[in-house]
Amino acid sequence: MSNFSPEIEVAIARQREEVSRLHGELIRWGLVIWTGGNVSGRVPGADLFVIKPSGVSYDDLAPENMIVCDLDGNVVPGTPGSENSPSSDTAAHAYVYRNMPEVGGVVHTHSTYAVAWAARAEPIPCVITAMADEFGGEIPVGPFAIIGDDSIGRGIVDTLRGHRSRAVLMQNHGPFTIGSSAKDAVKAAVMVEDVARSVHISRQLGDPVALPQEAIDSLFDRYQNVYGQPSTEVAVGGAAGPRGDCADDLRHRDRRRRCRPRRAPLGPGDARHRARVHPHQGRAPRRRPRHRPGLRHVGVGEPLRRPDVDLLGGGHLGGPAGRLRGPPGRHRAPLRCPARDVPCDRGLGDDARLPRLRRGRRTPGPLPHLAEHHDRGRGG
Ligand SMILES: O=C(CO)[C@@H](O)[C@@H](O)COP(=O)(O)O
Repeated sequence: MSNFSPEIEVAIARQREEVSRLHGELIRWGLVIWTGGNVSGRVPGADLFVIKPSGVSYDDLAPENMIVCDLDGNVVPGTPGSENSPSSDTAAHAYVYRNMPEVGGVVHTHSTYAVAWAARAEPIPCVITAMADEFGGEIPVGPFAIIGDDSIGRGIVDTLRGHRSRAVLMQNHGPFTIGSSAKDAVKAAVMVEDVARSVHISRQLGDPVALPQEAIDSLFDRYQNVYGQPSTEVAVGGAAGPRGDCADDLRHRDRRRRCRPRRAPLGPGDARHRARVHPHQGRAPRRRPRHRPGLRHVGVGEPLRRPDVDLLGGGHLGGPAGRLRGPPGRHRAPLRCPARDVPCDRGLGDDARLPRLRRGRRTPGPLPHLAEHHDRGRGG
């Protein structure tokens, strides 16, 4: 039985919930297949992190089977889930946590386009503003490293230390990302796949044009420090430091976001409210998506791809992959797309991960799976 203080027990329980939930985000955004990929989160206030069990179906992941490890990557005996083997990338995650104290989360995926760039050992050039925003420049390549010891972790740290990017393409393998929290690292994993795809497609059409460095700097600064809503989340990680390498950026970014005063909600006397109130209705107009006959409304961030697929007939995620050792008979319901609570069927191509919007009818406001992102500004 572990003997942590009540505060640490609470912090561990929170990380179990968060890390377990975030694995569902890898499925939702189409970043992993079968049991590939992994997410971990540092336990604030303790030399511990939480990571998934190795080779287990995403359908079966749950807070109680996440695994608590120390920063050497050893499983803490007597903790729930400790009867199972931790992710095969545990040593890499542990190495990052030991050597980059401001990192609160680490993610690894085999997302298609990022892996294609990793196979060529070619950095993704910064040719779109989304890269400048999120990564502050190119996405670097780390060395080829065989799993099983500190070499992957060392490659991640040696590449990202002193680099703005929160993502590294480990040669011949795939992306690893870091963040101020596990959620921030998952966001970096989502965005690295998105920009890898965009730049790849651009290269099929011609020669992409590089962004000027001063534009990259200004875009990165704006996005890291102004974009989104003031965050009230307490940042995981060390004290604030000057801008510079990724570690400092992680700290700096969270400090700036944390210190920004929250804007008071709109009220009748507020100029912003007046600007938004419709003259005839006395209240802010409902923003409805503009539908053109014959065109499907595409949600923010949703790829313009093949016609939507109907998820209702979809199958289920995962499959007879590794099974957890533990109390018999325990099986979680298959993962469901949060927006419409339908089975997410991986076999239906990229669009399968996003539910079809009913033509002409949608609850107002951003798509449910994006609302949480908007509410919190940038992933925190
Ligand atoms: O890429 C690797 C190892 O580096 C895969 O095995 C990884 O995606 C999934 O492994 P785990 O299930 O986390 O042990």
